[in-house]
Amino acid sequence: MAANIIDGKAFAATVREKVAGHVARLKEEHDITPGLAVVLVGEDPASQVYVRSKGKQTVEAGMNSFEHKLDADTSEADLLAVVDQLNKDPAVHGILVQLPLPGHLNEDLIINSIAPEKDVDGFHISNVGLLGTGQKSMVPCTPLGCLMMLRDYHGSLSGMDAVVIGRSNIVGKPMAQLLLGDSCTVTIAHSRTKDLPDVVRRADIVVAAVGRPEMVPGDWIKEGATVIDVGINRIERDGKNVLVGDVDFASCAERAGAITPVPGGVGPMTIACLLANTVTACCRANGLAEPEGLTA
Ligand SMILES: Nc1nc2c(c(=O)[nH]1)N[C@@H](CN(C=O)c1ccc(C(=O)N[C@@H](CCC(=O)O)C(=O)O)cc1)CN2
Repeated sequence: MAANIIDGKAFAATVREKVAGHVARLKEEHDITPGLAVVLVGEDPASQVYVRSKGKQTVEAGMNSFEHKLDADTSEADLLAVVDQLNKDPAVHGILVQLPLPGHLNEDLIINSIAPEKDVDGFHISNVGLLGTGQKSMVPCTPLGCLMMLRDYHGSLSGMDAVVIGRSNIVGKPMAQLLLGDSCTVTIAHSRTKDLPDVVRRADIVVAAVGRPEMVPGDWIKEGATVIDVGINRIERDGKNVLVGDVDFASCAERAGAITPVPGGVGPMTIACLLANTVTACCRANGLAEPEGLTA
């Protein structure tokens, strides 16, 4: 079987278009412009690229973008002061601290200092708890993007067997919660899982989020399964730097019914969902109806 390619880049463009439509309506009908503040500490090259893209796409959608670039040796107290100022700023509806942070900063402490209603990453402990108990929350962008693509491809996910490979707080665990919320039977697999190939072979949906280049070979995939590849790994191949996912695309595409590519799959959906979360946060802050189809 040659798999259908789930085009995340194209899908992300449709999400951004919807976001821009909602932003225009918020301006026209309520004189409100959603604002997103992104905080970058240090000079990690990949983070710089992502933060630039976030700012550009925020402005393109008609929203206000506030960028705070801090030195790599910024103290925890100074970073907390920046977050506190953004928490209090009524023009800022969404706050994101780009990860990873330099080693001397306590990520949990910083994330939990963001006002939960402005936590457009959905990483604050309150949002984690709300999502885990099926209540209205801010939903982490990468898993939300995966869910949107799966719903778009399958319609209902009810009763499907899903395996999430990886148990990170930012992808694996929230992804599992979202799939459970859509009535999948969910297994979270990880480095200690026994008989991982057999566990994966049972799945109708495989979400790979381990951060290990091309770890999942095609013969682990059930014929016709849907494969969502969250991995973004830079490796050297034939003397060139290339980007690969956590699954071996060529062999998995031979067995899967549908698969996301890397690049151009999950990655672009992450930023599109960040914009969607910012509009959602802005509507909630102003007591307005939430945009349909932009959240879980
Ligand atoms: N505070 C956060 N930090 C990080 C997050 C996050 O959601 N919140 N996620 C990642 C990085 N990230 C956004 O921040 C991100 C990663 C990848 C992409 C993307 O579009 N990737 C492209 C390839 C781009 C390339 O060539 O490098 C693709 O997959 O097609 C967007 C956003 C970690 N930090």
